[in-house]
Amino acid sequence: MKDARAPAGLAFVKMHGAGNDFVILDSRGRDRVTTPALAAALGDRHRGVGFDQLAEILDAEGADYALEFWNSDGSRAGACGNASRCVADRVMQGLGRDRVSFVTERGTLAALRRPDGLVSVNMGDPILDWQGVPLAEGADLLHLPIAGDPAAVGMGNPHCVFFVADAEAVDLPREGGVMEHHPLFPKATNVEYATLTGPDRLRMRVWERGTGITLACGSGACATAVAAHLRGLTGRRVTLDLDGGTLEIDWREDGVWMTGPTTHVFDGTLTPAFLAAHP
Ligand SMILES: N[C@H](CCC[C@H](N)C(=O)O)C(=O)O
Repeated sequence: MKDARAPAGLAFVKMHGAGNDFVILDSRGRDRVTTPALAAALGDRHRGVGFDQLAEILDAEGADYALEFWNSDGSRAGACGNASRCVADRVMQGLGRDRVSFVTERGTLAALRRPDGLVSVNMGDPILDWQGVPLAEGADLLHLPIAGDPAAVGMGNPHCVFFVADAEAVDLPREGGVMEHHPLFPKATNVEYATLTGPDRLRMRVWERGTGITLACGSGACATAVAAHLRGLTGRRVTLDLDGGTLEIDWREDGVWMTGPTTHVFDGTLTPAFLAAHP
């Protein structure tokens, strides 16, 4: 395999999906390059490039490619819906197709470009058992024994969803940071605050595990829509207004589909010196 950390530097792509921003490394045909040190340095908006998640594209058998996700603190994320949409957009363009399949920790997922140009990804079935989320102990997932009566939903990563009267009024930096590390979530959790604003429409703000406040979170939007439906607040098709844009969720027989915009921001190259400093 080719050594991607060779003297010429390392190419990357910066994209965002509804304001959820990503650095994408395309490692098809070569060895994996991401390490926790590289992810954390690259994720730093002053020392590195800055991102909510780093997504690395790898070769896969039986699918078009595989995807691995990292948070800006250097930790791994099992799922990232918006990065999945951004990468699919890029790969579909390269292949001249409007549909791709890719492998994540959740298994093989599908993405497609709709006629209106928006990119959809099937995030798979929601995880609705406490071991799967995971929680530290058995509990009613729709009504966790936590002040504020949140719900827990797994989408390949854990989510804790609060339905509140006014999501704008939530002290997100304080509340999100505390909830991320609530002892009921042994692997910590992403945290969503949602308010019903119309029929099948929600306003959502998010605190991401390993990253903090972001402008959007695709898996969080899926988890929130699933919890809203299971609580009888909405149907299975929900529109969510996030800080960085609008996402459409459709919980179908074959999984939770998430649709929204994708934007290519720039292409760049990491210098050999930067790579050498973060082995
Ligand atoms: N932004 C992502 C989710 C990141 C989740 C990550 N923070 C974790 O540790 O699970 C999304 O669009 O689904």
